[in-house]
Amino acid sequence: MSNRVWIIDDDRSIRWVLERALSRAGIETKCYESGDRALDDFYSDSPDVVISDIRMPGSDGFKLLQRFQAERPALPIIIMTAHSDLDSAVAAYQGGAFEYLPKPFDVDEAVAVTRRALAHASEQQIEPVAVENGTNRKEIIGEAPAMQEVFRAIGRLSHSNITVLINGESGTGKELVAQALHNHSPRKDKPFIALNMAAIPKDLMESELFGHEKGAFTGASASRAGRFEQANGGTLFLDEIGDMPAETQTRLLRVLADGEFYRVGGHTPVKVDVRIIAATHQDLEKLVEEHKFREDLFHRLNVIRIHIPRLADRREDIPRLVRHFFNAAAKDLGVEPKILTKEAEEYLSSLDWPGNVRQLENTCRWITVMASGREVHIEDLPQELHQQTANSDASQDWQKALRLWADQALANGRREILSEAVPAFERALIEIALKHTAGRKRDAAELLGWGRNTLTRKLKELGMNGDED
Ligand SMILES: Nc1ncnc2c1ncn2[C@@H]1O[C@H](COP(=O)(O)OP(=O)(O)OP(=O)(O)O)[C@@H](O)[C@H]1O
Repeated sequence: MSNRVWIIDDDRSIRWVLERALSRAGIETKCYESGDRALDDFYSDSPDVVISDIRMPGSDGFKLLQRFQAERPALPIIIMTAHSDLDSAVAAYQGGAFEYLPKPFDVDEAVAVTRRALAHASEQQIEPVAVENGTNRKEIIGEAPAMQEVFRAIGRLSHSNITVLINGESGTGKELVAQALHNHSPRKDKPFIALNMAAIPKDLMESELFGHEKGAFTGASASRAGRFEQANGGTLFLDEIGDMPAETQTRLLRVLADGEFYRVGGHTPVKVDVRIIAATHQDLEKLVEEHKFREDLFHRLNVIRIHIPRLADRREDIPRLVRHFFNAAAKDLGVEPKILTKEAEEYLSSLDWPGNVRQLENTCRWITVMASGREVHIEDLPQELHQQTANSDASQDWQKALRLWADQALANGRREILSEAVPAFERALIEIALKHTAGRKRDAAELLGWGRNTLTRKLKELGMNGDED
């Protein structure tokens, strides 16, 4: 049974934490503070699994990965990195890493991953080695664990041409992820064609997808290649696939099975080699149950599923996204990028963002155009965000509203705001408690957690004296 793990990191505390956790789990460890030391030992000693940092003086993690892989292709190597970006994840997997572990990591997770790697070493399976590549692309921001899962999936799929189904609410970044899957795939130098099913009129959909011959229908004055042909050799991204009409679903299924189709009005089959990435914000399983989506097509698309979380489920990414969008908007508009005050940042991070990343991006553009100073305060934010606070779940949002009120009051020069807020707060609670007890003070006091006398005194202080019980 494989049980020997090498830990390579120039950071002593990481070595210490891992060594302790793995030893406790009954795993034998050996620590190295540099890649060069580990390389020296590699020929005389032999680990079953290697855990290595990327950035180290001397031989870095990628170099080690390469050297170890060349000597022992089946050796599982876990790459740790403080750079939780998509490129590090993809590079790790493309270098043949067994697993990618962004720092800071959860110790239990690190132990679990190491165990998996040891089990894998025992089975002696061989991981393929591949070359690094670089392509122009839009940056995807995501340090939140749920986004790191997405990066891992993109990295693991970077050797493959497999069909992928992306799930996620509108504006979460499904198209961006589809594009990243393409950019990191063997098809990266071929076209990426995106098509939104919800945006195309039903009667034009077949000709849009499969093209048409001249005279196929009124208005078809010349023959035209469809998106499938344009995407030949590359990737076709079908967004909002749940909106595809039934007849088109049937045709799509046939194309996926046969690899060929006819243009609308055409008689010669057209052969294509296209990778499909589909996306939807809908529950496709439910659509299948309701017979609105073909089950066989669903199974064809649902080979690998990637879920993109709502922005509200990765709030920790909001400050970085905002900086990213401020910089982009500033560049577009030729102005200096805005900066959020701490309060404004906290406020933006606390909102629900029903329109997800797209809504945040639009908000950042709006702020760049509309806010007067370089520093952005809560009161510089667009009115509809405050509206959102007022409309959303009251049980969670009264504190946000209170913060906003306090911030604005102070910004407007008001002082001693507690003397205004506390009586208003107490009055609201007392009124509601009295409503719940149909005006009975004894019971209302109990609901509030006060003695009856305290309530009577408060009612007097607040000028709320009503009838006695
Ligand atoms: N993680 C991210 N980092 C940086 N930009 C992002 C990120 N996610 C989304 N964006 C940006 O937000 C906008 C919306 O993303 P995208 O169009 O990919 O969403 P979508 O889920 O496909 O939306 P829809 O379902 O409405 O078509 C785009 O401008 C995209 O570049």
